[in-house]
Amino acid sequence: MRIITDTDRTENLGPCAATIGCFDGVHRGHRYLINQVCKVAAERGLHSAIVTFPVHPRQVMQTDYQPQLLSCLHQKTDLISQLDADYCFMLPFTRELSQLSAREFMQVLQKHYHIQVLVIGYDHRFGHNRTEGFEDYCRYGQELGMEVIRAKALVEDGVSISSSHIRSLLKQGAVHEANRCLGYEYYLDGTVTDGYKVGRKLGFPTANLLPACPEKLIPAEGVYAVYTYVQGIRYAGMLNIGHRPTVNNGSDLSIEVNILDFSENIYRKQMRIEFIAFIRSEQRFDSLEQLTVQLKADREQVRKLLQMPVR
Ligand SMILES: Cc1cc2nc3c(=O)[nH]c(=O)nc-3n(C[C@H](O)[C@H](O)[C@H](O)COP(=O)(O)O)c2cc1C
Ligand SMILES: Nc1ncnc2c1ncn2[C@@H]1O[C@H](COP(=O)(O)OP(=O)(O)O)[C@@H](O)[C@H]1O
Repeated sequence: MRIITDTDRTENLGPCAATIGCFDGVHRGHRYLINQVCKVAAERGLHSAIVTFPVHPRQVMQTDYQPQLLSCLHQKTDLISQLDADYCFMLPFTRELSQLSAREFMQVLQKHYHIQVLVIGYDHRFGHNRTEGFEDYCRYGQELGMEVIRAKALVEDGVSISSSHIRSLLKQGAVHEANRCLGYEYYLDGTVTDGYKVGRKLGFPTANLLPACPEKLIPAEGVYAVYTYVQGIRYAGMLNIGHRPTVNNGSDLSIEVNILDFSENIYRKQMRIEFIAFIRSEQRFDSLEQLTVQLKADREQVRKLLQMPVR
């Protein structure tokens, strides 16, 4: 896989079969589509390619748009680079590009990126205002000498796997189902920051996460079984996303993990949190003692869920 950006030359690249999309999250539906592209490319003796954008098109069109992404750019690039396709074209989504009609955009793909076959996602639309549809793309393809194919969707339990479906699962806390659609565990990366130093007094110190990518979707508030990666080592953990109503620490949303069987100082260290299962909603307890009783029960549940020996 070669990642090709706008500063790379494209004249010497071979002809391709390609698909276009945002590929946010690079989930199993995306991989199913890209496998279809690779198959079509192999049948026709072409290279296989993905055309995507480093910035979500809606962020360009609507400057106040607050995306809730499944993957930030370097995560998306990382996930894409593990795929089988030969090239990934990262096209800067500029205002000028957004003004192109579907036909004009197809011409750009043909001229600059040598795309001879376009495999279009089952519901994908492109071009100014996205007013046209698959039949129009086929007609332009005939006029331009470009083959246009509609890809099949990956459907499970009657639902097509899509980024918006996964976002809605994460917003409901359904991380297990979201992970099944993603094909990997949803994660947040960030730095460990200071909290209010209450955790250690309860016997449950918590590492507070400051997310590295503010645009990345934070799953629903509540308590989760997670894996935590610190300096390349994986630990089991229990994570709370919420407002800590028992200690009443203001309105800030906190993302904090108690790492099981761990006692190091990790302030300012990088940490990755991988979501495994939702345990319960955040609650307001009448006392810190009651919260501590609940935290002990949560810890036992995490041990069971992550199949760890009971201590
Ligand atoms: C697994 C877990 C579950 C938690 N559940 C709740 C809860 O239900 N209600 C609540 O008020 N705080 C909850 N908390 C937050 C604690 O109140 C918090 O860890 C404590 O305030 C320590 O904060 P500090 O890191 O700022 O010292 C939970 C924390 C963890 C790690
Ligand atoms: N088991 C653990 N899980 C999480 N953090 C731990 C653990 N043991 C020690 N720590 C350290 O303690 C800090 C958390 O202590 P805590 O009293 O909750 O303070 P804070 O309010 O600053 O988060 C973490 O940031 C980390 O450096």
